[in-house]
Amino acid sequence: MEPTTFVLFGATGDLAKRKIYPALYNLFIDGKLPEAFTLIGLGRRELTNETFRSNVEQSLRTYSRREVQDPAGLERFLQAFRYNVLDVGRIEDYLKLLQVIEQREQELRITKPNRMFYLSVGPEHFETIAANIQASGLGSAQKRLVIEKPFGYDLQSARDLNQKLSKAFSEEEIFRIDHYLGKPMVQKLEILQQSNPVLQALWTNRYIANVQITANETVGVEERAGYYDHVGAVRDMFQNHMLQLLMMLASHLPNHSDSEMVRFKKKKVMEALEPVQKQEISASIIRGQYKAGTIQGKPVAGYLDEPGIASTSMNDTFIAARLQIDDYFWRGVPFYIRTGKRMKEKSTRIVIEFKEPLKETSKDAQAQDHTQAPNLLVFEISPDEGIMLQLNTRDPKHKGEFKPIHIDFHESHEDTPEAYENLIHDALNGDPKFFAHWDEVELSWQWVQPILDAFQANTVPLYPYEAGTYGPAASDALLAEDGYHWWFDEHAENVKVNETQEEEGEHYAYITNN
Ligand SMILES: NC(=O)C1=CN([C@@H]2O[C@H](COP(=O)(O)OP(=O)(O)OC[C@H]3O[C@@H](n4cnc5c(N)ncnc54)[C@H](OP(=O)(O)O)[C@@H]3O)[C@@H](O)[C@H]2O)C=CC1
Ligand SMILES: O=C1O[C@H](COP(=O)(O)O)[C@@H](O)[C@H](O)[C@H]1O
Repeated sequence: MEPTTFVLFGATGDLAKRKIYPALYNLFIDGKLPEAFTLIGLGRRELTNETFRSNVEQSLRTYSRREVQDPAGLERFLQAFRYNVLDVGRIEDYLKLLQVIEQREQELRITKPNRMFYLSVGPEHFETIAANIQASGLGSAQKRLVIEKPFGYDLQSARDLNQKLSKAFSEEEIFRIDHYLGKPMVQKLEILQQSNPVLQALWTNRYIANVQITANETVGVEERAGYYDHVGAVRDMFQNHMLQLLMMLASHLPNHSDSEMVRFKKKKVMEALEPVQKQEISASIIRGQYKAGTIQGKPVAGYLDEPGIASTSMNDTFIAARLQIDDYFWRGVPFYIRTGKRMKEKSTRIVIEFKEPLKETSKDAQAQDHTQAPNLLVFEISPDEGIMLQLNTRDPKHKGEFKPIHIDFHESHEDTPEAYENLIHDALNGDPKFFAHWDEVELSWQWVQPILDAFQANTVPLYPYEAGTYGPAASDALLAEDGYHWWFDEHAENVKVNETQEEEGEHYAYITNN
């Protein structure tokens, strides 16, 4: 791997502490960092190198998925870390930084400097930093820019930001992080489809009835009122993570697709997404806001009573949507997407519900047996990772009725890399496959913009929902209108089927989902 100087803006911040340092440490343990690697942490706080390293060590001990056990290894890792004071608006700080970096590159005898600028700071600083990197000469080497979300606040601001960044960095040099693209199961979607003809063959409206993409969280607004009350679930999760999941799932990838092909296919999906018409928004978009309730036996406050939230806030903490992709493969298949805070459980999953040809075509009474369950293919993304296939067979104990069986695959958590490990590793290698290309970002904002406008104008109802539930009833009604229901919600029909099975002493981890 190329020698790299990792220049971290926001080195004293929360994201660096919780995600970036542990990810780098795990890459180091796995031998996935370049031989010649230096991290230069930046912030306004005055820290010595020693204090900085001690803070990094503390973060590893608190947040790393692996225990820190080898003192010599830890020491070697920390020796790569240095700290510099820098205020993003002060050009003289960048000039000093350039000297420090050049000196380090000379020490390591690096003839072809390679600098990775990671912006783990608020988005209000992105433009200034990019401009100062260019003006100071820091950017006159091979370079990459890794940029955290949010990328814009709406379509226009995202375009403005992109235009400003592109004065200092080319599209090939910009790595926009969407950490859902770093989740191991999301990364596997591509390879599962490409290398399994059985899935490739089924990936069409001929066999698929609907697709459900869920990202439910139990946490509320936490300490982020200032940010969250401004953006809501639609900007925080839907415009980026949820639409990226949709793109990853719906792309038809030829074998051996490279990053260019993946991005091309994702863009095609976004281009084929039917625009949601202003007058139809209420029919296909449900927004909600949590009220007080109980989660895992503990009472929790309603959104309007959270610290920092105005009692009149109309912000969305839940969104569900019905989307249609108007192309040869997906025409007529509804994609249901939902995400919310203070839901009953933490779960991110994609459920593919297959059509039921037996039920649709056969007059045979047994084939019409209501105990027949649709075939499902489930990708569990987090917190558990796995794939489940639901098939039907006959149960000789119950007069040959249909009986769903489940084929499960689970990945052990301990050996699974965190999203940030995957993404930082890819960025170090210059592999853009699992980063959001500008075309996708722009198309996502474009699709979401009428919804933002409708929320702003309050032309869409804001449904309250009790914390600790699966969101407002309107979200269930969205699917019920089409004859479907959300799979794996406890109140859903499938759980009743499962209860019967459990009485018989059988255990289906994915179906009970408790
Ligand atoms: N925290 C998280 O879980 C996630 C965060 N993000 C995004 O990552 C970015 C960072 O978030 P987070 O770490 O939580 O934020 P924090 O507020 O915890 O940290 C902000 C960092 O920016 C630095 N900073 C602020 N102002 C300046 C300045 N004028 N000059 C130089 N440095 C400055 C601070 O250093 P100092 O005070 O020393 O100057 C600090 O290191 C944001 O864009 C956020 O949206 C994205 C996903 C998740
Ligand atoms: O980007 C964000 O994601 C988290 C949820 O991430 P997950 O990996 O835990 O599913 C969300 O809590 C946060 O509000 C949002 O900014």
